[in-house]
Amino acid sequence: MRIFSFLKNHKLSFLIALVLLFAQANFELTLPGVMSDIVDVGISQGGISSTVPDEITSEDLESVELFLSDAEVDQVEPHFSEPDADGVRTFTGSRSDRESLEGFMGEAEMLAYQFMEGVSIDEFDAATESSAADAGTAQQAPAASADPVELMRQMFGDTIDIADIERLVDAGVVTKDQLVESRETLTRQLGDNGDSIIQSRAIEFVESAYRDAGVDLTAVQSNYLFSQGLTMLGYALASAACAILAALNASRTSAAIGRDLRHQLYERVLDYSPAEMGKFSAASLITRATNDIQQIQMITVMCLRIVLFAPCMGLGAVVRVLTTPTGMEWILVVAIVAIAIAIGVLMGVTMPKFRIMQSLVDRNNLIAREILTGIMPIRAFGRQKHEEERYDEANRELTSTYIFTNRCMTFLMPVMMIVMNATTVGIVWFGAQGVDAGNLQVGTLMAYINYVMQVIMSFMILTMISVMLPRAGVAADRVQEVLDTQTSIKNPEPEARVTRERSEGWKGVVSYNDVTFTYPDADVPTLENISFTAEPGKTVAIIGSTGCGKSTLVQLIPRLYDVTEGSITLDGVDIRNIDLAELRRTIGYVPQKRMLFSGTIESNIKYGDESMSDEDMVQAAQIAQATEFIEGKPDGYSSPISQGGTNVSGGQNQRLSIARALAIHPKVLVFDDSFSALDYKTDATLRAELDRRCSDSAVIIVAQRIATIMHADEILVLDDGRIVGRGTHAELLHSCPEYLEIAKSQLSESELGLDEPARPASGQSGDEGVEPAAAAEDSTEKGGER
Ligand SMILES: Nc1ncnc2c1ncn2[C@@H]1O[C@H](COP(=O)(O)OP(=O)(O)OP(=O)(O)O)[C@@H](O)[C@H]1O
Repeated sequence: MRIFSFLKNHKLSFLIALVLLFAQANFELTLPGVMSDIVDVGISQGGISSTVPDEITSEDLESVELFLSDAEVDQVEPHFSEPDADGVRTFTGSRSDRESLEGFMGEAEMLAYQFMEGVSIDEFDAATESSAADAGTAQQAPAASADPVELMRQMFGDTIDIADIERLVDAGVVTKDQLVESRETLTRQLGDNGDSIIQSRAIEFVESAYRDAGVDLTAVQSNYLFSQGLTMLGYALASAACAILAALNASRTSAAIGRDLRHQLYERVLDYSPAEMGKFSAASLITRATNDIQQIQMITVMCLRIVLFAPCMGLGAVVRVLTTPTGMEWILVVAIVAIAIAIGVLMGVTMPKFRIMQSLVDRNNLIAREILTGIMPIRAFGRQKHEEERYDEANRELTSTYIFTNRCMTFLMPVMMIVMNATTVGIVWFGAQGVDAGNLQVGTLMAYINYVMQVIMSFMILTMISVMLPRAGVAADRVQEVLDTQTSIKNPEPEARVTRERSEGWKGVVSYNDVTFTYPDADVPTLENISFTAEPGKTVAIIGSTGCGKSTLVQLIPRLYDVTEGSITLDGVDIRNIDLAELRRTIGYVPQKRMLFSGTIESNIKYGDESMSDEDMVQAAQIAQATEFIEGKPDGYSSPISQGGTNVSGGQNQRLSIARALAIHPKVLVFDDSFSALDYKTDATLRAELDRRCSDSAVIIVAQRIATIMHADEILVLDDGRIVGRGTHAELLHSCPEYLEIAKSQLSESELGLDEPARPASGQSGDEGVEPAAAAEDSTEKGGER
């Protein structure tokens, strides 16, 4: 999966998560080791963990020293105190001293213990002889003249114990060197399994030595169990602390990623021009900002908890499995191969269905949205049954796919359990043979099972996640796509930017210079060769049939789109060189689509400048003819406005939108079909007020109603993106057939002054004189229709 840009600011959180999860895995993996010690040492060895006893009687220590070389004795002696009144000596060395003594003392203790229990004379003879032979030295017993075995038999009977050995050494029958040799020979003969046998025999010696020294063995065991219990508790708490911190880090990071993403997404989308909005669609942007970001948050939590934890745990467990020499590593390999096959088969069957599922969910959403948004026409045309069936079909298909994949996935858990249980049985089966042979202890076996289970679990989690991650990555891709999409309307570079707002200010002369415009995804231009000028104090009106490009034309002024050819200037400066925010503050644009925001009437009128005075707000409302209905409301300007302005009428909504544009005192006022919902009287009064109070602004009005624009200083007639007529109302009636047609469709000939005998308009060419006659014909037709 590629690295998404929104993750870049959170590298530290990922590092912290890795450290915490690594520590947690280590603590958790230490627990089976401690448990193994509790079983092997705490229970089997009565809590005696070292072959170097803490307390020992001088007598027992001497017995051990019988089997130590002089050099070894010199090493041991300084670490034990002088005997106390009871003849007990205490170990005074450090932990490292203890470790250096443990090896050879254990061997000596094993022999001492053996002799304490009694060894047959023949066995003893064989051991001492073979050790002498091993060492290549001839037996040099002083009693060589007699058969020493017979002599010993006469002296000690059939068995010989440790006291007899002491006597033999004192008598010079056996030398100390021989005893040391026999110890080394025995150790060699025990071979690979020797360590655990020596350890267990030596521990038995230490136990009996403790008994002799009057040490409370129950206390030794409980102390050991208590200290190991505490250690276990410590590790468990440390692991829990790491888990809590990792969870905290994960939730904080995912929440921060979600917050940052929503912020970045909204910031980017607010900059988008209608072209980018059109590319994504508002519905898709909302899904990306909500559902997709939520998915990313979930994935982040999963990554910071499970995805990073599983490898730490798995690798740690593998290391421990490999460092525990049991010879059963092959069981782990077989288990992993079995799981890989099971997951592979399952994924092979379900993955195609998962992919289909995504498109089925999309289809389901699409149909649901279409039905919900089109509920009125569906009812009007009585198509409920048809739509119900259409949705049912999509829903059924999605449901059956869900059921199929879920049924397949239900096999996963039982298969996993079978593999894991079979693995446990295998380890116990083969491990029991090791325990029986004395080269494996029960606790170690238990810990081993635990490690193998951890490896299997980690492998399983990683496999499942590697299947889930690519699917979840789709959401991240969708969000990243929005972040990567730059707006096509760019603010000019600072060095090229023209700013006049704070100096002499803008006058408001807008000029279109041979403007041609083509929508980004269109093949033919929507506007062609448009040229006109709107001056302060003057009104330019634009009229034309539906879809001829009127809205497109005025949207170019606040740079919702940029011209394809030609230029638009404000006071002679190309608007592409004016700071975007400054340009838009200079223009009061009332869009065709009315849009109020949730809040109050006041917050909506003051939308362009929250700090504006109440007088300015009231004045804007007065010009927009909105005061009557605002003051009629109990709360006046504080009356609530619901989202989209659905709690006010279309006309009231339009008046508030106009007041919002007027309130910022713009130098250019653009009304895109903004008077359509006003009655004729209000329309006329509003325009009269505009003329009176906004005399220093250039006004551009797009309208469908002749009555709205007939008093404009210049009227542009648009047809199929071209200006086909321009002039005043009176001029156009005679010069522009398109205008005449529109006018006659709305007003009677008498209202248009066309029922008077044809009179050529002043300054018009001869053929224009034909127009009124044609108009009269049209009018008759219209009358006939009525
Ligand atoms: N985003 C767009 N992408 C491509 N073509 C568009 C887009 N918006 C509008 N058009 C097309 O441009 C043409 C002019 O649209 P415009 O909205 O400017 O017409 P109009 O004269 O304002 O119409 P009306 O009076 O119905 O509002 C139409 O043919 C329309 O299909």
